[in-house]
Amino acid sequence: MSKKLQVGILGATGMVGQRFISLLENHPWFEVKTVAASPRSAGKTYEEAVGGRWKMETPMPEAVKNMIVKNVNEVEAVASEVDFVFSAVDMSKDEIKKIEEEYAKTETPVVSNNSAHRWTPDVPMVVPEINPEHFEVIASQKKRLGTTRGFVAVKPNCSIQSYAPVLTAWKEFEPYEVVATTYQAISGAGKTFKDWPEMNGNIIPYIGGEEEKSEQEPLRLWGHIENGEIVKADSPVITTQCIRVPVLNGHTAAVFVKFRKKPTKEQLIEKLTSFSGLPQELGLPSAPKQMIQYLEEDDRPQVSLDVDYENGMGISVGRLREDTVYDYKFVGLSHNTLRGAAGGAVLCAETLKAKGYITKK
Ligand SMILES: N[C@@H](CC=O)C(=O)O
Repeated sequence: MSKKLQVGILGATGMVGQRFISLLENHPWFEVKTVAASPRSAGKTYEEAVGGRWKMETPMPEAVKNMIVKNVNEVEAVASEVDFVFSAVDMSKDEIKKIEEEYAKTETPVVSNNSAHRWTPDVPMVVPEINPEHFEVIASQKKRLGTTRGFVAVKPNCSIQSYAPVLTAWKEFEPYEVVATTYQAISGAGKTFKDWPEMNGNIIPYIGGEEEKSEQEPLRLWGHIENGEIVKADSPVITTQCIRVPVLNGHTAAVFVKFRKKPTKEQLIEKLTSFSGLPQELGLPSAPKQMIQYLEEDDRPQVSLDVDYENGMGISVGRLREDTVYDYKFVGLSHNTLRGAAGGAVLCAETLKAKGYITKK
Protein backbone atom coordinates (compact mmCIF):
# COMPACT_ATOMS: atom_id res chain seq x y z
CA MET A 1 0.00 0.00 0.00
CA SER A 2 1.21 3.51 -0.84
CA LYS A 3 2.75 5.42 2.04
CA LYS A 4 1.39 8.63 0.55
CA LEU A 5 -1.75 10.19 2.02
CA GLN A 6 -4.73 9.31 -0.17
CA VAL A 7 -6.62 12.38 -1.35
CA GLY A 8 -10.06 13.06 -2.80
CA ILE A 9 -10.80 16.11 -4.95
CA LEU A 10 -14.33 17.49 -4.50
CA GLY A 11 -15.38 19.56 -7.50
CA ALA A 12 -12.67 17.85 -9.54
CA THR A 13 -13.90 18.88 -13.00
CA GLY A 14 -13.85 22.69 -12.53
CA MET A 15 -10.82 24.91 -13.03
CA VAL A 16 -9.59 24.80 -9.42
CA GLY A 17 -10.27 21.05 -9.25
CA GLN A 18 -8.18 20.59 -12.40
CA ARG A 19 -5.42 22.69 -10.84
CA PHE A 20 -5.42 20.41 -7.76
CA ILE A 21 -5.10 17.38 -10.02
CA SER A 22 -2.20 18.79 -12.00
CA LEU A 23 -0.40 20.02 -8.85
CA LEU A 24 -0.73 16.65 -7.14
CA GLU A 25 0.74 14.68 -10.06
CA ASN A 26 4.04 13.43 -8.59
CA HIS A 27 3.47 15.13 -5.21
CA PRO A 28 5.85 13.50 -2.69
CA TRP A 29 3.27 13.22 0.14
CA PHE A 30 -0.19 13.16 -1.46
CA GLU A 31 -1.78 10.93 -4.11
CA VAL A 32 -5.15 11.49 -5.80
CA LYS A 33 -7.25 8.43 -4.96
CA THR A 34 -10.70 9.60 -5.98
CA VAL A 35 -12.40 12.43 -7.84
CA ALA A 36 -15.92 13.67 -7.12
CA ALA A 37 -18.18 16.15 -8.86
CA SER A 38 -21.84 16.93 -9.50
CA PRO A 39 -24.34 14.10 -10.17
CA ARG A 40 -24.16 15.15 -13.86
CA SER A 41 -20.54 13.97 -14.06
CA ALA A 42 -20.88 10.98 -11.72
CA GLY A 43 -20.36 7.55 -13.31
CA LYS A 44 -18.27 8.91 -16.22
CA THR A 45 -14.51 8.55 -16.45
CA TYR A 46 -12.72 11.74 -15.41
CA GLU A 47 -11.59 12.27 -19.00
CA GLU A 48 -15.18 11.98 -20.30
CA ALA A 49 -16.56 14.21 -17.55
CA VAL A 50 -14.06 17.00 -18.29
CA GLY A 51 -14.54 16.55 -22.04
CA GLY A 52 -12.83 19.36 -23.95
CA ARG A 53 -12.75 21.58 -20.85
CA TRP A 54 -9.24 20.66 -19.56
CA LYS A 55 -7.75 24.14 -18.95
CA MET A 56 -4.27 23.37 -17.57
CA GLU A 57 -1.01 24.03 -19.45
CA THR A 58 0.16 20.45 -18.84
CA PRO A 59 -1.73 17.35 -20.13
CA MET A 60 -4.29 15.58 -17.96
CA PRO A 61 -2.34 13.12 -15.74
CA GLU A 62 -2.70 9.51 -16.96
CA ALA A 63 -3.44 8.35 -13.40
CA VAL A 64 -6.78 10.22 -13.25
CA LYS A 65 -8.04 9.80 -16.83
CA ASN A 66 -9.86 6.54 -16.18
CA MET A 67 -10.96 7.20 -12.61
CA ILE A 68 -14.74 6.98 -12.32
CA VAL A 69 -16.09 10.27 -11.05
CA LYS A 70 -18.12 9.86 -7.86
CA ASN A 71 -21.18 11.85 -6.87
CA VAL A 72 -19.88 14.49 -4.45
CA ASN A 73 -23.14 14.28 -2.48
CA GLU A 74 -22.48 10.61 -1.63
CA VAL A 75 -20.26 11.69 1.22
CA GLU A 76 -19.61 8.32 2.90
CA ALA A 77 -18.70 6.62 -0.40
CA VAL A 78 -16.10 9.27 -1.22
CA ALA A 79 -14.77 9.77 2.31
CA SER A 80 -14.28 6.04 2.97
CA GLU A 81 -11.59 5.90 0.25
CA VAL A 82 -9.34 8.74 1.37
CA ASP A 83 -7.32 10.25 4.22
CA PHE A 84 -8.47 13.81 3.45
CA VAL A 85 -10.09 15.90 0.70
CA PHE A 86 -9.47 19.16 -1.13
CA SER A 87 -12.71 21.02 -1.79
CA ALA A 88 -13.40 23.15 -4.85
CA VAL A 89 -17.12 22.36 -5.06
CA ASP A 90 -19.35 24.70 -7.02
CA MET A 91 -22.60 25.13 -5.03
CA SER A 92 -24.36 27.84 -3.03
CA LYS A 93 -22.55 29.06 0.09
CA ASP A 94 -25.00 27.31 2.41
CA GLU A 95 -24.68 24.05 0.51
CA ILE A 96 -20.88 24.27 0.60
CA LYS A 97 -20.89 24.93 4.38
CA LYS A 98 -23.11 21.93 4.90
CA ILE A 99 -21.32 19.46 2.65
CA GLU A 100 -17.83 20.41 3.91
CA GLU A 101 -18.99 19.81 7.50
CA GLU A 102 -20.59 16.51 6.45
CA TYR A 103 -17.21 15.37 5.12
CA ALA A 104 -15.49 16.54 8.33
CA LYS A 105 -18.03 14.54 10.36
CA THR A 106 -16.93 11.36 8.56
CA GLU A 107 -13.53 12.07 10.23
CA THR A 108 -12.12 13.30 6.93
CA PRO A 109 -10.19 16.59 7.07
CA VAL A 110 -11.32 19.10 4.42
CA VAL A 111 -8.91 21.69 3.01
CA SER A 112 -11.07 24.10 1.06
CA ASN A 113 -10.57 26.71 -1.60
CA ASN A 114 -14.15 27.97 -1.10
CA SER A 115 -15.16 31.16 0.66
CA ALA A 116 -18.15 29.62 2.50
CA HIS A 117 -16.35 28.90 5.80
CA ARG A 118 -13.90 31.83 5.77
CA TRP A 119 -15.80 33.62 8.53
CA THR A 120 -16.86 30.58 10.58
CA PRO A 121 -15.20 31.57 13.89
CA ASP A 122 -13.59 28.18 14.64
CA VAL A 123 -12.46 27.47 11.04
CA PRO A 124 -8.85 28.51 10.42
CA MET A 125 -8.23 30.61 7.29
CA VAL A 126 -4.51 30.37 6.72
CA VAL A 127 -1.62 31.53 4.57
CA PRO A 128 1.04 29.28 6.11
CA GLU A 129 3.76 31.96 6.01
CA ILE A 130 1.47 34.43 7.81
CA ASN A 131 -0.75 32.76 10.42
CA PRO A 132 -0.12 29.00 10.83
CA GLU A 133 -0.92 29.35 14.56
CA HIS A 134 -4.59 29.79 13.58
CA PHE A 135 -4.72 26.02 12.96
CA GLU A 136 -4.98 25.77 16.78
CA VAL A 137 -8.72 26.58 16.56
CA ILE A 138 -9.21 23.15 14.98
CA ALA A 139 -9.40 21.72 18.52
CA SER A 140 -12.53 23.77 19.33
CA GLN A 141 -14.02 23.12 15.89
CA LYS A 142 -13.67 19.37 16.49
CA LYS A 143 -15.55 19.75 19.79
CA ARG A 144 -18.38 21.57 17.98
CA LEU A 145 -18.53 18.95 15.21
CA GLY A 146 -18.09 16.03 17.60
CA THR A 147 -15.10 14.68 15.66
CA THR A 148 -11.68 13.39 16.65
CA ARG A 149 -9.98 13.68 13.27
CA GLY A 150 -12.30 15.58 10.91
CA PHE A 151 -12.26 19.37 10.48
CA VAL A 152 -12.49 22.10 7.84
CA ALA A 153 -9.60 24.47 7.10
CA VAL A 154 -9.65 27.13 4.38
CA LYS A 155 -7.38 29.50 2.51
CA PRO A 156 -8.22 33.15 1.77
CA ASN A 157 -9.29 34.77 -1.50
CA CYS A 158 -6.82 35.03 -4.37
CA SER A 159 -7.15 38.82 -4.62
CA ILE A 160 -5.34 39.53 -1.32
CA GLN A 161 -2.21 37.50 -2.05
CA SER A 162 -0.46 40.31 -3.94
CA TYR A 163 -0.53 42.66 -0.96
CA ALA A 164 -1.38 40.88 2.34
CA PRO A 165 2.04 39.11 2.57
CA VAL A 166 3.74 42.44 1.75
CA LEU A 167 1.89 44.30 4.52
CA THR A 168 2.68 41.41 6.88
CA ALA A 169 6.39 41.75 6.11
CA TRP A 170 6.08 45.45 7.04
CA LYS A 171 4.05 45.02 10.24
CA GLU A 172 6.68 46.50 12.59
CA PHE A 173 6.29 49.85 10.75
CA GLU A 174 2.57 49.75 11.61
CA PRO A 175 0.72 50.28 8.34
CA TYR A 176 -2.63 51.88 9.27
CA GLU A 177 -4.26 52.98 6.00
CA VAL A 178 -4.17 51.04 2.73
CA VAL A 179 -5.74 51.70 -0.68
CA ALA A 180 -5.50 48.82 -3.15
CA THR A 181 -6.75 48.43 -6.71
CA THR A 182 -6.61 44.86 -7.99
CA TYR A 183 -6.34 43.93 -11.67
CA GLN A 184 -7.65 40.36 -11.72
CA ALA A 185 -7.11 37.64 -14.31
CA ILE A 186 -10.01 35.84 -15.98
CA SER A 187 -8.94 32.43 -14.61
CA GLY A 188 -10.06 33.79 -11.22
CA ALA A 189 -13.58 33.45 -12.60
CA GLY A 190 -12.78 29.93 -13.83
CA LYS A 191 -12.59 31.13 -17.44
CA THR A 192 -10.23 31.22 -20.42
CA PHE A 193 -10.46 33.63 -23.38
CA LYS A 194 -12.12 30.82 -25.36
CA ASP A 195 -15.08 30.65 -23.00
CA TRP A 196 -15.14 34.39 -22.17
CA PRO A 197 -14.52 36.15 -25.54
CA GLU A 198 -16.05 39.39 -24.17
CA MET A 199 -12.81 39.81 -22.17
CA ASN A 200 -10.61 40.15 -25.25
CA GLY A 201 -9.27 43.72 -25.19
CA ASN A 202 -11.76 44.60 -22.45
CA ILE A 203 -11.90 45.69 -18.78
CA ILE A 204 -14.88 45.05 -16.51
CA PRO A 205 -14.92 47.18 -13.35
CA TYR A 206 -16.95 44.73 -11.25
CA ILE A 207 -16.27 41.37 -9.60
CA GLY A 208 -19.19 40.37 -7.38
CA GLY A 209 -18.33 40.27 -3.65
CA GLU A 210 -14.63 40.79 -4.33
CA GLU A 211 -14.08 44.18 -2.72
CA GLU A 212 -15.49 43.09 0.62
CA LYS A 213 -13.23 39.99 0.61
CA SER A 214 -10.22 42.07 -0.40
CA GLU A 215 -10.81 44.56 2.43
CA GLN A 216 -11.82 42.17 5.21
CA GLU A 217 -9.93 38.89 4.72
CA PRO A 218 -6.44 40.33 5.46
CA LEU A 219 -7.79 41.43 8.86
CA ARG A 220 -8.80 37.87 9.66
CA LEU A 221 -5.31 36.62 8.73
CA TRP A 222 -3.83 39.14 11.18
CA GLY A 223 -6.37 38.26 13.90
CA HIS A 224 -5.78 36.43 17.17
CA ILE A 225 -7.35 33.43 18.92
CA GLU A 226 -9.73 34.08 21.81
CA ASN A 227 -11.73 31.26 23.45
CA GLY A 228 -11.15 28.91 20.52
CA GLU A 229 -12.26 31.41 17.88
CA ILE A 230 -10.47 33.81 15.53
CA VAL A 231 -11.02 37.48 16.35
CA LYS A 232 -10.08 39.68 13.39
CA ALA A 233 -7.59 42.54 13.67
CA ASP A 234 -8.99 46.08 13.46
CA SER A 235 -6.08 47.72 11.66
CA PRO A 236 -5.00 48.71 9.03
CA VAL A 237 -8.15 50.05 7.40
CA ILE A 238 -8.18 48.80 3.80
CA THR A 239 -10.24 50.08 0.89
CA THR A 240 -10.17 48.41 -2.52
CA GLN A 241 -11.43 48.43 -6.09
CA CYS A 242 -11.36 45.10 -7.95
CA ILE A 243 -11.24 45.10 -11.72
CA ARG A 244 -11.31 42.25 -14.23
CA VAL A 245 -8.62 42.65 -16.91
CA PRO A 246 -7.75 40.71 -20.08
CA VAL A 247 -5.04 38.53 -18.52
CA LEU A 248 -5.24 34.73 -18.27
CA ASN A 249 -3.35 34.14 -14.99
CA GLY A 250 -2.02 36.65 -12.46
CA HIS A 251 -3.64 39.15 -10.13
CA THR A 252 -1.83 42.50 -9.90
CA ALA A 253 -2.44 45.04 -7.12
CA ALA A 254 -1.50 48.74 -7.14
CA VAL A 255 -1.29 49.75 -3.49
CA PHE A 256 -0.84 52.92 -1.39
CA VAL A 257 0.15 52.70 2.30
CA LYS A 258 0.44 55.04 5.30
CA PHE A 259 2.64 53.96 8.23
CA ARG A 260 2.66 55.09 11.87
CA LYS A 261 6.45 54.55 11.87
CA LYS A 262 7.52 55.63 8.40
CA PRO A 263 10.47 53.49 7.25
CA THR A 264 13.03 54.12 4.51
CA LYS A 265 12.63 52.47 1.11
CA GLU A 266 15.73 50.35 1.85
CA GLN A 267 14.18 49.09 5.10
CA LEU A 268 10.99 48.15 3.28
CA ILE A 269 12.85 46.21 0.58
CA GLU A 270 14.98 44.43 3.17
CA LYS A 271 11.83 43.27 5.02
CA LEU A 272 10.34 41.94 1.78
CA THR A 273 13.33 39.95 0.62
CA SER A 274 14.02 38.46 4.06
CA PHE A 275 10.37 37.53 4.72
CA SER A 276 9.83 33.84 5.41
CA GLY A 277 7.74 31.63 7.65
CA LEU A 278 6.95 28.10 8.80
CA PRO A 279 6.82 26.51 5.28
CA GLN A 280 10.38 27.71 4.59
CA GLU A 281 11.54 26.60 8.05
CA LEU A 282 10.02 23.14 7.54
CA GLY A 283 11.10 22.91 3.88
CA LEU A 284 7.58 21.94 2.77
CA PRO A 285 7.38 20.51 -0.77
CA SER A 286 5.34 23.42 -2.24
CA ALA A 287 6.99 26.22 -0.26
CA PRO A 288 8.76 28.89 -2.29
CA LYS A 289 12.38 29.26 -1.19
CA GLN A 290 11.97 33.04 -1.20
CA MET A 291 8.35 34.08 -0.80
CA ILE A 292 8.70 37.71 -1.96
CA GLN A 293 11.06 39.01 -4.64
CA TYR A 294 11.68 42.72 -5.15
CA LEU A 295 12.25 43.84 -8.76
CA GLU A 296 14.20 47.10 -9.23
CA GLU A 297 13.30 47.67 -12.92
CA ASP A 298 10.70 50.41 -13.45
CA ASP A 299 8.55 48.18 -15.67
CA ARG A 300 8.24 45.19 -13.28
CA PRO A 301 6.47 43.14 -12.06
CA GLN A 302 4.90 42.12 -15.35
CA VAL A 303 2.38 39.30 -15.64
CA SER A 304 4.07 37.72 -18.64
CA LEU A 305 7.54 37.76 -17.04
CA ASP A 306 6.89 37.28 -13.34
CA VAL A 307 3.66 35.38 -12.67
CA ASP A 308 5.42 32.00 -12.46
CA TYR A 309 8.03 33.18 -9.92
CA GLU A 310 8.79 30.29 -7.52
CA ASN A 311 6.44 27.97 -9.50
CA GLY A 312 3.59 30.44 -9.02
CA MET A 313 3.92 30.30 -5.21
CA GLY A 314 5.97 33.51 -4.79
CA ILE A 315 4.94 37.17 -4.81
CA SER A 316 6.67 39.74 -7.05
CA VAL A 317 6.84 43.35 -5.90
CA GLY A 318 8.14 46.44 -7.67
CA ARG A 319 7.65 50.18 -8.22
CA LEU A 320 8.08 50.95 -4.51
CA ARG A 321 8.35 54.71 -4.16
CA GLU A 322 7.33 57.59 -1.93
CA ASP A 323 3.91 59.10 -2.60
CA THR A 324 2.69 62.68 -2.25
CA VAL A 325 -0.52 61.76 -0.39
CA TYR A 326 0.33 58.37 1.17
CA ASP A 327 3.76 57.40 2.53
CA TYR A 328 4.58 54.80 -0.14
CA LYS A 329 3.07 53.06 -3.14
CA PHE A 330 3.98 49.75 -4.82
CA VAL A 331 2.76 47.11 -7.26
CA GLY A 332 2.39 43.42 -6.27
CA LEU A 333 1.72 40.36 -8.44
CA SER A 334 0.72 36.81 -7.54
CA HIS A 335 -0.49 33.75 -9.44
CA ASN A 336 -4.20 33.54 -8.70
CA THR A 337 -4.77 29.83 -9.36
CA LEU A 338 -1.47 28.67 -7.78
CA ARG A 339 -0.58 30.74 -4.67
CA GLY A 340 -4.09 32.23 -4.80
CA ALA A 341 -6.08 28.99 -5.02
CA ALA A 342 -5.08 25.31 -5.34
CA GLY A 343 -1.37 25.89 -4.59
CA GLY A 344 -2.23 27.82 -1.42
CA ALA A 345 -4.53 24.98 -0.33
CA VAL A 346 -1.85 22.34 -1.03
CA LEU A 347 0.62 24.35 1.08
CA CYS A 348 -1.99 24.48 3.90
CA ALA A 349 -2.40 20.68 3.67
CA GLU A 350 1.37 20.18 3.78
CA THR A 351 1.54 22.37 6.90
CA LEU A 352 -1.35 20.42 8.46
CA LYS A 353 0.43 17.14 7.74
CA ALA A 354 3.72 18.43 9.13
CA LYS A 355 1.91 19.58 12.30
CA GLY A 356 0.13 16.21 12.72
CA TYR A 357 -3.42 17.41 11.94
CA ILE A 358 -3.67 15.24 8.80
CA THR A 359 -2.54 11.63 9.14
CA LYS A 360 -3.25 8.24 7.58
CA LYS A 361 -6.74 7.03 8.54
N1 LIG B 1 -12.88 35.66 -6.82
C1 LIG B 1 -11.61 35.65 -7.45
C2 LIG B 1 -11.02 34.27 -7.44
C3 LIG B 1 -10.23 34.11 -6.23
O1 LIG B 1 -10.22 33.13 -5.52
C4 LIG B 1 -11.68 36.16 -8.85
O2 LIG B 1 -12.82 36.27 -9.36
O3 LIG B 1 -10.65 36.48 -9.44
